[in-house]
Amino acid sequence: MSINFYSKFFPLIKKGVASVPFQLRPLSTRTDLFNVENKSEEYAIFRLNKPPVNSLNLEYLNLLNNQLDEFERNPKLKGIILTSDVKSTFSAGVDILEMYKCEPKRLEAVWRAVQDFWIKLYGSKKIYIAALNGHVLALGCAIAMSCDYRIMVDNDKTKIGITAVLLGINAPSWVKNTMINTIGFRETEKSLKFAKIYNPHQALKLGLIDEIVSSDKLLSRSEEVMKTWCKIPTLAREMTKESMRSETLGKLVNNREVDVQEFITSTMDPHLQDNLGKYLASLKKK
Ligand SMILES: CCCCC/C=C\CCCC/C=C/C(=O)SCCNC(=O)CCNC(=O)[C@H](O)C(C)(C)COP(=O)(O)OP(=O)(O)OC[C@H]1O[C@@H](n2cnc3c(N)ncnc32)[C@H](O)[C@@H]1OP(=O)(O)O
Repeated sequence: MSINFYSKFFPLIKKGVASVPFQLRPLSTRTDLFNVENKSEEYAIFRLNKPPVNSLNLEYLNLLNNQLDEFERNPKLKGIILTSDVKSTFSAGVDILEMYKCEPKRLEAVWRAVQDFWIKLYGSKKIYIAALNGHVLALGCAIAMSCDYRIMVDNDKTKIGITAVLLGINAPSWVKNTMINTIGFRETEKSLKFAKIYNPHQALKLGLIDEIVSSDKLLSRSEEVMKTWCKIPTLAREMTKESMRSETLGKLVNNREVDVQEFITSTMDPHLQDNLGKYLASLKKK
């Protein structure tokens, strides 16, 4: 069985790796919008930092996609802890302003960047631990589910889930599949059909997250788990991850154009645009 999982799905990236010799990265990378801290040669902490809610617009998605490529190019790096520096929110998903009164060309670029992000994250052979410091909504929830393990803060007010259906959106099949692979078919059906939002204890019971810890222990516990997992034989871990995920991944990789067209058509629908306008206004009114 091939273990070159990432390269299989990203031939251009493979080409890049082949033509650009690996260079040692600086100890940490800081931009205004995220922060990467290399804790050791083996793992890093990747903190999103786009207040107020780490919403994902095109420019941010492109930036994050480049960083995922950067991680992938580092052969010594085994794992990444994905978290947020924004108080009380991990991610509120796609920036709704990208979807409301949008130009089709821009919307297409946004959706391709969303697809890229999911493919890179779900298809990565590295270990990804989501350290969920706050709300985890919509695409934010799909991102968390695409990690290998989820640890969430013990705060009853913190929400996790996908409420697309309330706005008239049928979640894309790769989001559904990611959720099915996390909590099973029946719970996914209920969750998406009835726009369920969970607090951490409900999410734990469902298997949507794996652990709850107090906020002061979120990173230390995530690092503890990461260190344990870094000791697992790398090749076998990577091969296992590939064999568990390749079927789901392939369904989007081989179907990207249809997924793009479905997203554009449904988002441009006047009824959905109307709903989005009202939803945005309700968020602003709070
Ligand atoms: C449009 C919904 C589609 C759902 C589709 C779901 C699944 C399909 C998956 C694939 C497609 C993915 C699409 C998406 O991800 S669309 C994004 C959907 N996200 C949400 O519905 C979350 C909305 N936000 C909230 O519920 C709350 O903001 C919160 C995250 C719980 C945080 O609450 P709080 O701390 O009280 O902050 P505020 O609500 O006051 O928000 C602060 C400001 O941020 C603006 N905001 C919030 N979320 C977004 C967003 N996603 N995009 C753009 N802007 C956002 C909010 O309006 C406030 O702005 P203001 O400071 O100017 O008033």
